[in-house]
Amino acid sequence: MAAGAGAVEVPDLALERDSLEPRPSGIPDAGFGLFATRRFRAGDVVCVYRGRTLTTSEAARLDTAERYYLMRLGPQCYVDASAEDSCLARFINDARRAAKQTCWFDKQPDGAPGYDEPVALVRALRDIEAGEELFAPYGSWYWVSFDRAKARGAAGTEPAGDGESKARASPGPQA
Ligand SMILES: C[S@@+](CC[C@H](N)C(=O)[O-])C[C@H]1O[C@@H](n2cnc3c(N)ncnc32)[C@H](O)[C@@H]1O
Repeated sequence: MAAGAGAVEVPDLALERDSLEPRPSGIPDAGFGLFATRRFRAGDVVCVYRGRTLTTSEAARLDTAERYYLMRLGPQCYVDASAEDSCLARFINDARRAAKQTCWFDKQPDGAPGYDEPVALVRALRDIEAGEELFAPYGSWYWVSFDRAKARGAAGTEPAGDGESKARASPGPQA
């Protein structure tokens, strides 16, 4: 992290709310996105992706619609932010072009400062100005599943395979 005097390594919820705002994304048809309301520096922890922790088999049992905010942190470790209304990180979209990404998910399956449970720290890839929309790569698994489901016009039609691969083929940030 680019630390300065008084810099906060991992922001608490109040600081997240003071620094970020969900509003309609600049990507057409992408729903909401997350926007910076202050400047961040490269390496800063912008916010924290957190929620209910699930194993692979628990994640695989979710319906596709329930996987919207599901993120894989590692083997046997998923985080579902769908019921975590205070989790602003879940509004981050994927620009799908490396040059347009502003952040990355720094996955911490063993927890992070201030968090005993698995989380992903959203870190700034570069300096981010107030007003910019945040984007982070979800990983190729996500988009393979997303594009297949879109082409079929149906949700929840991924082949089961083993539990791990079924859960990985879910429409949540996989990275
Ligand atoms: C984790 S949510 C991100 C927040 C979401 N936009 C919302 O309104 O809650 C993931 C969903 O955002 C949308 N999304 C993210 N990046 C996108 C992109 N580049 N193009 C289109 N939709 C995108 C897709 O609907 C995806 O399933």
